[in-house]
Amino acid sequence: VDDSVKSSLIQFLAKLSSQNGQQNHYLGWNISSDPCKDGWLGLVCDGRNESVKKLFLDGLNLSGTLQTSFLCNSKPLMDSLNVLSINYNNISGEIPDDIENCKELTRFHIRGNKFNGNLPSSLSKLVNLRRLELSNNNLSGNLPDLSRISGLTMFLAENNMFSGEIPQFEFSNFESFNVSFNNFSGSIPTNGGSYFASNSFMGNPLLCGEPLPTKCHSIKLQEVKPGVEESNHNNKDHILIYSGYIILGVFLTVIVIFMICKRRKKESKGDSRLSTNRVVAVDDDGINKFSTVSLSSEYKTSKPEFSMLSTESGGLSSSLIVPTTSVVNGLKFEDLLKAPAELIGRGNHGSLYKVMFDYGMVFAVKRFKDWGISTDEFMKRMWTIDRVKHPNVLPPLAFYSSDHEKLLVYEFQSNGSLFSLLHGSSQNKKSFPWMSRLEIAGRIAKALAHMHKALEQDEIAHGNLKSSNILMNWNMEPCISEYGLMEIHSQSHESKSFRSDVYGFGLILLELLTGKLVKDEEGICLADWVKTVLREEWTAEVLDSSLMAEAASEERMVNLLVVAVKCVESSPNARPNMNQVVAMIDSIKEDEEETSIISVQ
Ligand SMILES: Nc1ncnc2c1ncn2[C@@H]1O[C@H](COP(=O)(O)OP(=O)(O)OP(=O)(O)O)[C@@H](O)[C@H]1O
Repeated sequence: VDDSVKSSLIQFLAKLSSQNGQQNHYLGWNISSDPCKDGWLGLVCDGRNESVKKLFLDGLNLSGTLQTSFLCNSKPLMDSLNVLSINYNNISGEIPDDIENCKELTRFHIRGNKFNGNLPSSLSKLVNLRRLELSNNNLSGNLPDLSRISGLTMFLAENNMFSGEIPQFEFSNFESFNVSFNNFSGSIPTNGGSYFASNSFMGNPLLCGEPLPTKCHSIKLQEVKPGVEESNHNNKDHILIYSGYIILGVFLTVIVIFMICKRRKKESKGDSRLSTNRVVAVDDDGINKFSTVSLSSEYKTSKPEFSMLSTESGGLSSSLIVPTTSVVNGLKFEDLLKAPAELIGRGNHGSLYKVMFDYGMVFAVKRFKDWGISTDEFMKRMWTIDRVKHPNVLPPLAFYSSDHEKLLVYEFQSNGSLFSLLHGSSQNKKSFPWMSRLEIAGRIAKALAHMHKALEQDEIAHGNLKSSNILMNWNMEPCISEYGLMEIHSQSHESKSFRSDVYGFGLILLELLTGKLVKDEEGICLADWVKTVLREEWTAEVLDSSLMAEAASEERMVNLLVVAVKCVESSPNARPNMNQVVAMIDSIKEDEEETSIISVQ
């Protein structure tokens, strides 16, 4: 690599870090070595080690400014660089115009920094861009016409101060899209609502249309000035409409007051709802402090009143909520307090609350007591997990840690879990055919394999994989929840933990295939039962009766059963790893597809 490239890179990093030289030294960037051959940290070269292709400088505590001129006005770097990722630093200032000269950029990631000002219009000239991540900055103004970039598949801009209208993107191309918690206005462009749920748009008070509950029609009605352009006839219509709204409003108010009274009465009778279990957060110069002021009935016996901020010695640092994505960051945590909350489950590892907010947002807050993991360890683990993304893994939106208590905030999934789908009402089961089960198995396997691979070095497995931790998202796709939240001590033999996940996955496969509980009322283990039946003779007897009605796929069902049984081998070393499981399921899916083509012919 040319000396000029080395020097540009070193100067770029020096400006980015604002501590001339220190970061360069730490990352091993120095003019006397070669970026590619001597393995400078944070960059990726081409196969022949001749040019620098990607810069990954995420989470390095860099607090300078972005001087793209060192990269984008300097040949040959400007022609080779295709990824610039500086997420989760403290970089401030504006995004320079000359970024447009880095024409090969496919990814530009600056989430979790302190960038301000407008996005330069030159950004829309980066025609090769596929992923643009701008979340959690202080960016403002109108968006340039990014819809000109036809290959864009990811646009994340939540938690900024952008205004104006959302461009007419080609949403069908997008894997992810989020503009929540900005100041966007007007109607959501066509198709936005068909591809993305309200979470992608919420928190923009002047935005309307599908999938938000605010109808554009209602905003326009308020803007009409009566008597100017409208005929008398229309005015009369409006008066009628307004009167209708007023009557409806009064009616709804009466109902709400009635419900509140009823609810208070119920609470005073001591039900398990959390209306007294308020979660307090104070927004203080952008720092969210998070505490509980009183406890739900479950803790009342031991400690009647409790405030994390006042009783815990850790002070501010132990009270920090670390927002990892937009939705929570943009929220005032006082709102969280006011929101009604409900205890919906008490699992082996903690309690789960459903907390309801304005804009129709609903969160699931998991609360662990005495987890036995230090705050430092917990934070490190959460940040590590947060870096790994997969569409079928539910990320925590925020987390909190004190000595005795840990909280995790997730998006609430109103379609329930795979457990409820399989073992809930018999109605559910009927509409749960073999192909959907196979598809779900394949998606969970791929997501788990992805997580295992990405977190292998950090030795973080899921640790508690089961069907109640597989949640069905708005689109009825399965999402693995609560990744990596098991007790730290049981993670000690990391290879065993990864193989334990494989066991958990095997049980999920058995549940999908048999429709039976992992442990029945008499305490019989599903895995043991299946093994016993199969030992006598390979038979389809174990399969769910509603699946047997679809006899056409019996052979593939038995093949999947073989995979499941391998996964639940008693000896961890005898179990396949998740990559092998993915390959086996893929081959069953291929067989299934071929068979259905032949039967159609
Ligand atoms: N984000 C979520 N949205 C909707 N439901 C959820 C969410 N997270 C968990 N649940 C459901 O809430 C219930 C309680 O969850 P919780 O995680 O406390 O218990 P669990 O999974 O049964 O046990 P464990 O503590 O071992 O994980 C489960 O039925 C689970 O499927």
